[in-house]
Amino acid sequence: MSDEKEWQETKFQRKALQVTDAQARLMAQAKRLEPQSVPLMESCGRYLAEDINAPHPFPAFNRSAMDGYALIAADTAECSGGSVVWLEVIDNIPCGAVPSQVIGSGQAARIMTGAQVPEGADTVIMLEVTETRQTDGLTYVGIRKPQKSGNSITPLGLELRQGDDLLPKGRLISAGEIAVLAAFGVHSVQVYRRPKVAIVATGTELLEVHEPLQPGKIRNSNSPMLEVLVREAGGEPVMLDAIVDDLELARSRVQMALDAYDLVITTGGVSVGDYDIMGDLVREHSVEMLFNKVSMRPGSVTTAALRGGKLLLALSGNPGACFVGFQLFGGPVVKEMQGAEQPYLPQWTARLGSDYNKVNNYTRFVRAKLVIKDGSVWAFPADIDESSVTVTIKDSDCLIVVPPEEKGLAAGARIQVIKLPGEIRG
Ligand SMILES: Nc1nc2c(c(=O)[nH]1)N[C@H]1C(S)=C(S)[C@@H](COP(=O)(O)OP(=O)(O)OC[C@H]3O[C@@H](n4cnc5c(N)ncnc54)[C@H](O)[C@@H]3O)O[C@H]1N2
Ligand code: MOO
Ligand SMILES: [Mg+2]
Repeated sequence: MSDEKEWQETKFQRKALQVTDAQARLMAQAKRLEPQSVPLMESCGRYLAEDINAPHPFPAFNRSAMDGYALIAADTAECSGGSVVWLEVIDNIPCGAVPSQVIGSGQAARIMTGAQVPEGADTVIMLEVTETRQTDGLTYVGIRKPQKSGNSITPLGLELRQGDDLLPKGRLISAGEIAVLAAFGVHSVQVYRRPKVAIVATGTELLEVHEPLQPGKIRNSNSPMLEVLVREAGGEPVMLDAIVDDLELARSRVQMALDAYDLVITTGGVSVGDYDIMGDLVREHSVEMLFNKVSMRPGSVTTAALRGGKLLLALSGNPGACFVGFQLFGGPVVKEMQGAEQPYLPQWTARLGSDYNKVNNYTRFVRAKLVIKDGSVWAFPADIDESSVTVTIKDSDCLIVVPPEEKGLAAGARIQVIKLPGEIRG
């Protein structure tokens, strides 16, 4: 067989991998980037690069939960049936102060919420149920009911003991993580570097966003969409100019981008057409192709390759397929490079909102709206979810996973959905 003929045949004979196999093949090559130290507030939205253990107990001292008096519970055993026990107030402890006295029997300290409970005291009584009197220049607090030991005291180490696990490596940092890091004085946080992700659109038909429409041309909407998706996944998008369908140009642009950046994502030209240059490029010897067909719809043409240890993810040009391809492959890779605990999107069980009758040999990922109704999560498939459709991407909260063996699904069926990032539109 001539080289040209063989080349043409391999173009059409593609082996479709199952989605999970293709994901595994890609993720195995996703290198975690190096850790870097950032100031606390810059760590938000990043992934932790170290396990963090509590450097001290929390709280670090026995803490009053009320404004009141710290005393010894046993001293109040006598008060019942209206009799009042009077205790001498020997200290006044505002928040931030260190108690100066040890509480002995018959004594109490006035104490505020958040202040350190003095030694000797084992309970705090709230101000509202006490009375005070002055006698011979001394202050006494009167108590009418027996108190229980431990009341209104948050003991040292209640939340965490010194050395307890606080945050695991790979945890996405958001408000709660920031709060504990701040509480433990971690002002400089080790996180993984964000990958620089070059985005290249291919297509002679592409106009820039600001350009007026011209016959036969379309505006490049995939690049801006990918820019947002990369940022949402924690990467730093690097927007390169779109290129026309020219194999040499694509080769040099992709090589430059792979040399300069951590990951390259392209869109368009991955099918078998005459101008599908990315499909041709990944079959060249200069790159190691990982896969060029996946058993999914949309996005069956999703392609990945490796060159010099760097990954190239070539997504379809069809906007729906580009979007789904990114959610199943691009997002997870970008997160994996940042050391994410959970690089994949979460999968939920839901009920199907309306009948879905399309059948296919491939698993379908159907754009859908989520609605919470009667305590259940319902997913309503988009009216048009073809690979080439752009407008329903904006209305989608999830992707319904329709396995290939399904012969159509009736409204109410239990289904699996992949929750897309962001809020549910409602
Ligand atoms: N003979 C076959 N033809 C096709 C097959 C096949 O198996 N055999 N697969 C079809 C499937 S499935 C898909 S999906 C598409 C994939 O196409 P490509 O990834 O090669 O993308 P293009 O051909 O470049 O463009 C497809 C479509 O998308 C528009 N496009 C491209 N880039 C952008 C962009 N940046 N922003 C917005 N829209 C874009 C482009 O104009 C085309 O309309 O192939 C099928 N064909
Ligand atoms: O690859 Mo196409 O997106 O399957 O529809
Ligand atoms: Mg094409």
